[in-house]
Formats: sequence, structure tokens, C-alpha cells
Amino acid sequence: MTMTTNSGSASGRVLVVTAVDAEKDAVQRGLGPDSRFDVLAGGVGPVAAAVSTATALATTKSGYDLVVSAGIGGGFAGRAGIGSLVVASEIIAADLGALTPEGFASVDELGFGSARVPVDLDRAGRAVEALRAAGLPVCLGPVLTLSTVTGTADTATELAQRVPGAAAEAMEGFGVAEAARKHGLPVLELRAISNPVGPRDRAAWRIGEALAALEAAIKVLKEALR
Ligand SMILES: O=C(O)c1cccc(C(=O)CC[C@H]2O[C@@H](n3cnc4c(=O)[nH]cnc43)[C@H](O)[C@@H]2O)c1
Repeated sequence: MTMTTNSGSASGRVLVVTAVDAEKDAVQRGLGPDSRFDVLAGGVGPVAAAVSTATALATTKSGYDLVVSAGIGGGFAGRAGIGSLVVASEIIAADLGALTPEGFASVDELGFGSARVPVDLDRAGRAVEALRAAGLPVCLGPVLTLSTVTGTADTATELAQRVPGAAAEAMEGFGVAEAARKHGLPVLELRAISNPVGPRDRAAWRIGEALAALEAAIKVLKEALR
């Protein structure tokens, strides 16, 4: 876990959590020197993300008003193309549940809690408006968190059917969101699309394009996010 901490006053402070340093650097470039934001590369996957976020929230002296999960992600066909942006309308742990003979049952259906964390829809809407106004391609929709990157067309279809409107998948959002929720803080998730969700073709991931889109989005969102 690596973190850039700025000193600043308590109000309007935002913690941005990425998975890896390349994403953190893109966010930092978009922000420029801005003491209202701290950016943390908390690790890959929901567990690393939750532990890193919860630790940062518990140990900060100045406190935060908003937590943002940000990074690259896979885009669902017909919803989010490579280089475009997705702002989460909801953050869903899509593999938190049980496989049954009838199909996947979420923890909500099993009665063990919830695999869904609501986002701050007011801020999410403002973020989408600001990105559109800046001419950046963006959609608002559910972002799925999975511990395993989807690698087949069948799984992509099953996820899209199970979560109507699913726009993107990544590996950290739910962990960041659970930590924020436990601290009573609002959360957002922003994904810049590097690859389609579907058959694995790592060579086709457009990471540079996605990181450039992430940087451009953060530059626009500096004000809308607060
Ligand atoms: O190799 C690099 O230079 C590099 C730079 C930035 C990020 C990476 C990663 O591999 C980050 C892994 C990160 O990406 C998310 N992600 C991206 N596409 C998907 C997907 O289709 N399904 C799930 N997750 C995806 C994920 O959040 C990982 O943490 C490499």
C-alpha cells in the first residue's frame, strides 16, 4: 500500500483509492498539487482495497468527507467502450454468494447481508454531468466487483443478465465501499475502460489509453467530486 498524503483542513477532504501505482500516478497527475485530496494505491482485489481503505480512514488525523474508488476496468459490451468512463450508480460484489443448481444466489438472497453498496447518487450525477460537459464519453451504471477477472463470453453474458445495465467490472470497488460505509462516509466509483469484459485477451488491454482517460476525468472532477 502506497499513499500520498497532503496536509489540509478537515472539511471537503477526499480519499481516492486505486489498486496500483500506475493508476495512483494518473489520478495524481489529474489532481495536480491539491491538498484536499489524498491518493492511496491500496492493492489489487476487494480484500486489499478494504483493508487499505479502512486503515487510511481509521488513522487519518484530518478526516475525510468522501471516498472514491478509481482505476481502470473492463467495460460491458454496448455499455462502455475502451477509453470511455463509467461512474457507478451502484457498487455490487458480483461473486459474493453461492452457486446453486438453479444458478448464482447473492448474499442478499441467502440472507447474509448485502452485496450492494449504494453510492452518493447526487455526486455521481454531478460527476457524469461535468464529464459530459467536458466532452468525455461517460455512462452511469452498476459497476461490478469481482475477485476474478471475467475471461469468457458466457460469464460476461451471465453477469450482464444478472445485473441489468451492468456497465463495468473491476476488482476493488466493493472493498473500498464497504470500508467507507462502515465509517459512515459516502462513496463513488470511477472506472476508465481498458478492455471489454469477455474472452481473455490481455495483449488487447489498452492500459495507456485508460490511464489517460482516468487522468482527464480526474482533472474535470476535482471540483464535482467534493
Ligand atoms: O501493467 C500496467 O502497466 C498496469 C497499469 C495499470 C493497471 C494495471 C492493472 O493490471 C490493474 C489491475 C486492475 O485493473 C482492473 N481491471 C481492468 N480490467 C478489468 C476487468 O476486465 N475485470 C476486472 N478488473 C479489471 C482491476 O480493478 C484490477 O485491479 C496494470
